[in-house]
Amino acid sequence: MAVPSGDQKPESYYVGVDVGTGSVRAALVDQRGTLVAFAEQPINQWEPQFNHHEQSSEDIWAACCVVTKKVVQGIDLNQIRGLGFDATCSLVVLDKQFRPLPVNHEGNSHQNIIMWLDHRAVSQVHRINETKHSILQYVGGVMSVEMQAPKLLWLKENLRETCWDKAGHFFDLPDFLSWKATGVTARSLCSLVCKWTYLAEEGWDDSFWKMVGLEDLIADNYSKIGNQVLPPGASLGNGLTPEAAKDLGLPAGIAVAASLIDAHAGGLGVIGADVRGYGLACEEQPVTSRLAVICGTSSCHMGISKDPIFVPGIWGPYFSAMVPGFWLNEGGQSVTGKLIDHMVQGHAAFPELQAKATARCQSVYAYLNSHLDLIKKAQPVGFLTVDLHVWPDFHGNRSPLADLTLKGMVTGLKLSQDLDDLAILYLATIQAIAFGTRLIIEAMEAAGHSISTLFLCGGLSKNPLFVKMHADITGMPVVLSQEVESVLVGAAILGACASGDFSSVQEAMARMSKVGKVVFPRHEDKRYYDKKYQVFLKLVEHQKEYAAIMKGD
Ligand SMILES: Nc1ncnc2c1ncn2[C@@H]1O[C@H](COP(=O)(O)OP(=O)(O)O)[C@@H](O)[C@H]1O
Ligand SMILES: O=C(CO)[C@H](O)[C@H](O)COP(=O)(O)O
Repeated sequence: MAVPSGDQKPESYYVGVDVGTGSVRAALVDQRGTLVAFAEQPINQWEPQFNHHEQSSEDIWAACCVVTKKVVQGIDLNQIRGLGFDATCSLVVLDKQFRPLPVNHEGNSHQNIIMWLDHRAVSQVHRINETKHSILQYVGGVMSVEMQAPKLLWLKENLRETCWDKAGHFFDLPDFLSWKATGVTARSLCSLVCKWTYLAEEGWDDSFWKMVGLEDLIADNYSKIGNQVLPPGASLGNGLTPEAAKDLGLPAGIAVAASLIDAHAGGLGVIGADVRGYGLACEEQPVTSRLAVICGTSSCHMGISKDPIFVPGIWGPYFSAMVPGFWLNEGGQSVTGKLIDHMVQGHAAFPELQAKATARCQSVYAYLNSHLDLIKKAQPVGFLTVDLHVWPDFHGNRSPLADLTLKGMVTGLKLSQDLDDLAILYLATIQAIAFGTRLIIEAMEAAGHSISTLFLCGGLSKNPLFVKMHADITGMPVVLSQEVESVLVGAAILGACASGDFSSVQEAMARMSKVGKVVFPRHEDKRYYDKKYQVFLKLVEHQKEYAAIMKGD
């Protein structure tokens, strides 16, 4: 663990805990937003059937305890002022005594989380969308199978006795963590607005739950899904309980914040940075010209506006769900990091790649990037895919097409299976993800957003090729934060707000998020990428044509 040196030791620290899809991370962060300690612990995932993805809330809490204990080692605990959590928007199910309930036919209650990327509730979401309820305008016009209402309906229709009838509490994972830390069942406005159809100003809409067949949730003033709602960063109850304090290795009573979904924490961690001196157009523009792109297992595209903007196929507008007082639109790609890993690991040359990367003590991504540099010769690296094109929706399209039936496509395959072939397929996959971002930005701009700069964070932002392709393909500069783990800075910002050390989320954002590096697009390559984008759009057009042909007589 690194502890700051010198005389200017900051007096206050905040702990941020980030529960991603693949691992739990914690950081000890000072008032200037610098990470002074970091720890990571992988978490289990189960796929009992295709498209069913489950986790365990006990496992996740145990991992939170391991990493938090690690980051506070050697620190005077009295200097820790606040704790903030963010997590994926997965559905946690507990009984009336707060014990885990199984979300599977096998009755395994350890597996009590339906993960965000679970697509079991296809028939349920189809029926919810057929209602055309007015609430759907706040999720881009079409509810996603990844949201909570279809998953709740699936549980009611499929696990009535073993789960639904026994359930006492349905939590979004970020809210489960803040409950576990404080005993307070209040939900964050972020999770309820973004994934549960709650409206910041009007609250729950009874008519929606009745229309979709989940009227039982209205009982007791929505006590099973949340009837006390707090803004992210608000201080919860009496802070950390003695029991949770012992688990986490922190002092009892420190402030614990109402949480955020992970992408939203990433947004807070990057979007408010002072950009003066980098030659960026957004320096002279309002904060609404910035798009935060949080790229991990999935990518989430977070754009804010002063007035609500309704963008077909893009989630939101959600009021105050990320930056207080601003509306949020959230575009997304359900699998990005997961897709790159799927393509790389599934290739025949993967064992060779692994062996060569290990021999050089490099990650497979760093090895592939340097391999591409070798084979590109004098041309720009992106030109290696002139005849290889990928459509990236291997897990359906979240935005802006909002079509979960779409599949992945690759065109331009050859009879080779060597390392060159793998490296070029990896490049084409990264480019396809960047073209997906371009499509999302175009949809947001057509509806009224005006975006000039991307702020990238998450695991994929550690990949220079991924960052470069996003700059070249969107034609926009990409800002990377000083702290690579910006999602954790966002979680720490929550803890800092709950501690009362900052008067607002905006003030904490401005003080704690910092620019590290800016990657500008290579405008010389624009014509090439415009042509590849034309092909990209044709791919999905053709996929729809194939489906129509196969449906016909
Ligand atoms: N050092 C790295 N270089 C390149 N890509 C990386 C690196 N580390 C992680 N990744 C990519 O980031 C993805 C995971 O990002 P992460 O933010 O950790 O995910 P999550 O929050 O969903 O658990 C992986 O799927 C991988 O593709
Ligand atoms: O739906 C989301 C945010 O609204 C995220 O995609 C989901 O939470 C998973 O995040 P990650 O890819 O960082 O694990």
